[in-house]
Amino acid sequence: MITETAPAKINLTLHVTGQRSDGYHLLDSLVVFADIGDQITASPASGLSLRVDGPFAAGLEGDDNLVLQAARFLGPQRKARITLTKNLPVASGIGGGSADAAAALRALSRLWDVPLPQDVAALGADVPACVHGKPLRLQGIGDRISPLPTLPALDILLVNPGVSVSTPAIFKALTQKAHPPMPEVLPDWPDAANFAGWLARQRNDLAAPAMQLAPEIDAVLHRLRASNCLFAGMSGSGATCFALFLPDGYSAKAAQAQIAAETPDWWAAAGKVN
Ligand SMILES: C[C@@](CO)(OP(=O)(O)O)[C@H](O)COP(=O)(O)OP(=O)(O)OC[C@H]1O[C@@H](n2ccc(N)nc2=O)[C@H](O)[C@@H]1O
Ligand SMILES: Nc1ncnc2c1ncn2[C@@H]1O[C@H](COP(=O)(O)OP(=O)(O)O)[C@@H](O)[C@H]1O
Repeated sequence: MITETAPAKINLTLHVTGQRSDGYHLLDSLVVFADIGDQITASPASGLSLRVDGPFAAGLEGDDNLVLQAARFLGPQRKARITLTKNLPVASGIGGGSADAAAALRALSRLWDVPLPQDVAALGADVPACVHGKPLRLQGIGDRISPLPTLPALDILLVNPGVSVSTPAIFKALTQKAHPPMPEVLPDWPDAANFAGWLARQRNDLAAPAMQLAPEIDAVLHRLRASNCLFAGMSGSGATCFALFLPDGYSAKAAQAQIAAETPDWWAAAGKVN
């Protein structure tokens, strides 16, 4: 049996710089991954099947699950028994489905001994980034990936107010489509505090429309900013927000425990930035 993790994707910045004639938006985003995620297992079988368990499994066992789409994309007609343990909230701006698709591609390429395809964008705009799986700058509609040098070490806390947010609805609600990109050459951040200070001068252009559709996001950001984090923002199209902490292995977990006690309806998970 082969096991692969599907780490949460976090957009530390998300600049929407334009819109193509097919409606897809041009992005400029700094993306990292966390050691918080879903898990995929794959083993030999006489058919192709998917079982989903875990806290956010509800409603995901359909044929349109991105894991099954990835399996058919990699090996039409091939067979495997796949399980997905769904720990990440669904439709929450941390690319859970895309991360699952990327983990399924990795697991099945090992099981079936076939190479990973070069171009996986047909599975979703975030899938190329999730296949890369390390800090990156994402441009185009998500298809242009530039690896980033090692970032300062950071701990991270992810918090979702229990509201699912539709990515297409947020893009649709975005009124101004052309915002400035990040600087062409990104700085060489010497430490976590300097990196956090730089992030505070960047943007997530989807935050305003997301907050209009899901006002709970504002409460999450306020709560995170009241912790001793270095920086807090919203990931992707929301509603999950992140807070970055010094990598002491303690502060992010302490904030998570406090938030879980105060607002048990919110999902909160602490870990490291990978
Ligand atoms: C916004 C981002 C930022 O990383 O993340 P999430 O909030 O989904 O996590 C991604 O671009 C989401 O990627 P992904 O969720 O794979 O998107 P897709 O399934 O390909 O597209 C869903 C819908 O989002 C819109 N879309 C997506 C990507 C893009 N560059 N422009 C768009 O306009 C389109 O309306 C599209 O039909
Ligand atoms: N394995 C999967 N995990 C989560 N969502 C999935 C999966 N497969 C298909 N989906 C569908 O994809 C949509 C987007 O989910 P998700 O990838 O979690 O969003 P986001 O990228 O905003 O975090 C959901 O509405 C869900 O129905």
